[in-house]
Amino acid sequence: MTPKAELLLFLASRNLLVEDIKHYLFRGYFVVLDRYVDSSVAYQGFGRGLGKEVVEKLNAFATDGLIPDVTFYIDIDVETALRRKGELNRFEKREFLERVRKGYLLLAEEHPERIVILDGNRTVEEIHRMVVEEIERRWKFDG
Ligand SMILES: Nc1ncnc2c1ncn2[C@@H]1O[C@H](COP(=O)(O)OP(=O)(O)O)[C@@H](O)[C@H]1O
Ligand SMILES: Cc1cn([C@H]2C[C@H](O)[C@@H](COP(=O)(O)OP(=O)(O)O)O2)c(=O)[nH]c1=O
Repeated sequence: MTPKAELLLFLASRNLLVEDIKHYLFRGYFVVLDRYVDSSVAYQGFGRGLGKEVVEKLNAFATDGLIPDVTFYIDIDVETALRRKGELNRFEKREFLERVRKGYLLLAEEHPERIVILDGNRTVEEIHRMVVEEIERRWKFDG
């Protein structure tokens, strides 16, 4: 596998997924995703060193520019993340993850209105509450 092939495979997969996402958005659904364009910038752009700009351009091509209203980035130091994970996959090498984390943090700094950073040292319950509060702050629900 090369970094470019890896990026293109993630983007091909995302391009197919975006068709489904649009289908639901047009019908008024809220769509929740676990990972989207920011992961490609962080992992392939920063982690694999392909560069932020080229990944952002190809992301836009693959998604027709569809961007989430809000993105939650749960931040944790690499040491703690590796300890929690136990078994690791090909993306989970220490130095690589340090670059990935820097990428996410830079994106969050660049898009403070869209990307909400949550502290992954808090408990699952606390993080859940923060996500709910942020969503309620942004959208008014009837029921
Ligand atoms: N806030 C948290 N506090 C403690 N442990 C957590 C927290 N969030 C996740 N974990 C644990 O960390 C591990 C990896 O979390 P997960 O959300 O599955 O990460 P990923 O989606 O990156 O694989 C799991 O064992 C999970 O139970
Ligand atoms: C979406 C995406 C994921 N990844 C990586 C991050 C993950 O380590 C791996 C699998 O992602 P994922 O299937 O979301 O699994 P998990 O959240 O359980 O780790 O793929 C990229 O490198 N680029 C991408 O664009």
